[in-house]
Amino acid sequence: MVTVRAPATSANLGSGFDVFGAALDRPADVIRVEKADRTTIDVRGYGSEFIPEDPADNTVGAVAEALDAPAHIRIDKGIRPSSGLGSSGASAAAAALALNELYDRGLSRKELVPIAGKGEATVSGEVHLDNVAPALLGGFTVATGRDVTTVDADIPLVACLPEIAISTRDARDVVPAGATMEQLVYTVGRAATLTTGMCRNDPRLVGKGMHDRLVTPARADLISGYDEVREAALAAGATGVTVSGAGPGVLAACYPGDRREIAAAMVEGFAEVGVDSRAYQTKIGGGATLHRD
Ligand SMILES: Nc1ncnc2c1ncn2[C@@H]1O[C@H](COP(=O)(O)OP(=O)(O)O)[C@@H](O)[C@H]1O
Ligand SMILES: N[C@@H](CCOP(=O)(O)O)C(=O)O
Repeated sequence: MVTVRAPATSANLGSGFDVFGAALDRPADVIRVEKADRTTIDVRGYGSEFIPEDPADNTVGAVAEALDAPAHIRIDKGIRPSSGLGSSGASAAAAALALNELYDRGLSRKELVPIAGKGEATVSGEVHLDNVAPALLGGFTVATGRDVTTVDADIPLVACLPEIAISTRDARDVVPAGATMEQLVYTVGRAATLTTGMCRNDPRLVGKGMHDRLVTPARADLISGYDEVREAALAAGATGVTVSGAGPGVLAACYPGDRREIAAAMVEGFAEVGVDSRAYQTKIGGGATLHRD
């Protein structure tokens, strides 16, 4: 048996739609795999009632097929599905790493990124590597096509998860079809600022780099209370706030000592509009970890 713990991830980070991603040190999924003649899936834990066990409909089923690695796969969900914390991506990444080890396929973690991405695409409808890349490699990742660059950044974060469900597939439908030159220049500037902040471990620059006028506004409209939560987080000391992944999670960058106050402020912000939520006081963390019994 092989066991893998794969972290939640926050993709896009505002200015890096479909390119930027960051592994979080909590929460996480745990996957256990054993060789079998055909793939079967058993899902337990957070939101498991909303996750199919048919290999044709679960991200891990596509990964097992891509690796020609039939197995009994048990998924213990610690990351709520449809959250904006890369739940489907974490399972796909964990399955790729676990099955690669179980069948001695010998692929590197970077080589497993597109395979995990193919698994995630079964639910999001399109390949995007900004969840599976940080889930496998850890840190802050820049995924462009098949090339992935990583930065081992140490940035405190707060991820606030409202009791709202938004599927990535639906949230991709509201992404604008194009951009003006002014929007392009603004986005490039913020993306460069965020990347510099990650390289310098500077929460202020990372926060400034989270601003986005292209995709985030369209997605924020899907999240009841987003404006209230953003303002509350900034007032409590956040250096930047954006939609986590495709939402509804909301991500704040900050300094270490401000996480508790920011988390409370974000939960209160959602409560003001009658939405329950939970906040994870977290930070950028490592990639998936593997144990072979
Ligand atoms: N192993 C899995 N883990 C989580 N969600 C899964 C998995 N397999 C399939 N899904 C489906 O994917 C959807 C959640 O993925 P997505 O919409 O991309 O949001 P997120 O990745 O933030 O959870 C749900 O509809 C869920 O049923
Ligand atoms: N770039 C993707 C990221 C989806 O992240 P998730 O955590 O919501 O699955 C998108 O924005 O569609």
